[in-house]
Amino acid sequence: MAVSSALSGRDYLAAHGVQEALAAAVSEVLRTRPAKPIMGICDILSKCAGDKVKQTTSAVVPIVDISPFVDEAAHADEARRQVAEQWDSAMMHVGFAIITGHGVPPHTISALRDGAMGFFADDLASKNVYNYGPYGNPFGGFTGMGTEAVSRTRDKHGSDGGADHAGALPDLVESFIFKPESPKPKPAVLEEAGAAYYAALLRVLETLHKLTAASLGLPADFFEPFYSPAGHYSLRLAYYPPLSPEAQESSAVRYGEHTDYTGFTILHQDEADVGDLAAGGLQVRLQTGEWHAVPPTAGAFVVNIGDLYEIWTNGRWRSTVHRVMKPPPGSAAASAPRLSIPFFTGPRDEAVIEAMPTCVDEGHPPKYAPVSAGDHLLKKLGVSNVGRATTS
Ligand SMILES: O=C(O)CCC(=O)C(=O)O
Ligand SMILES: [Fe+2]
Repeated sequence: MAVSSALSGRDYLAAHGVQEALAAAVSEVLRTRPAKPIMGICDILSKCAGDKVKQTTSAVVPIVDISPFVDEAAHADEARRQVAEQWDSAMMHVGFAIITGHGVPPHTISALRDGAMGFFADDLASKNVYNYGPYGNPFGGFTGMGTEAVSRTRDKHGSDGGADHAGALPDLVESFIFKPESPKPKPAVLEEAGAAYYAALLRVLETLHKLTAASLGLPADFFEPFYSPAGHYSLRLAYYPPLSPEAQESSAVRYGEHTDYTGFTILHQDEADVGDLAAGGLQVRLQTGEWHAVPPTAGAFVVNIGDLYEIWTNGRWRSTVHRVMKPPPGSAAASAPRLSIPFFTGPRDEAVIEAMPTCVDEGHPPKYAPVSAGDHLLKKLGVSNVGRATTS
């Protein structure tokens, strides 16, 4: 069967003649799996909600060593089974995980970080040479402060019922979207390091897809038709300048509360903030409604899912609301820049996303209408852009 047309997961499985047997077997496993995950996250979260027991943040955002899926020959099936179970639990209860054992060499990360810091240190006019349109335009490039107000994209995703942020102030962030395939010029300091990082992160994504297929009882190649010949990828360099007194006083935040729009986001936080939970400012909204820091962790990436995974998993996994707050006034971090690098990985635009067969049964009918991946992304980008020109 050709996979060039929009092909749903259900069609794909049907085409391979395994849908019914697989769906029955796996939904039985999912239904009978103990509600309490092996890492005890439920316990931690309910304590946070109830008697306000202080927990270390790293226990709330699970750390998952994905090396059994990176180097399969060096690990037993049992190791993969355990990781798959941790992954399902993390995505189900938090929607975020901190991954180690990913195999990306430190110099691939530091080379891009160094190049990006060099680029953003330049004056606005020089950066605007690389402005190719609003945030989300197909060429990528630079967009300055005042371009995006991401919390305006809040909708029903994120399982808190949504919140109205229609009048939110623009975010205190500048961005460069690195697209290797873009015909537009890129800053020399980013070109080589960006291409190497992008290629390395695509390998991490491949691993996450294998891990996810194992977690959800899907065939190992389940995601292939959705990401072939290429998914919709965006490598974003997010630069938060030191806070001016006005920015510190205003109600604007570094990046407003939102859910991500598509598939996995693989994020590298600023390692200058390691060890100081308030400095980085990235926070997730837990199921209890409390906000919790996502601790910057040396050598690790933060992975979270976007809205399309919530639809795909029929609400089993959470497209978790998160935000980037300002560091406390007067702190060293408030007068320092922060650079984070999210890599957004969605299915190709034409793909239609609907509940996976393994996440649907009589007790769990589909909760969401099927969506076109590209339409969903465009809708979100349209609301997020506040339209202030950054070229002048
Ligand atoms: O800068 C960060 O740590 C997170 C940014 C973010 O949530 C995003 O770009 O979607
Ligand atoms: Fe995000």
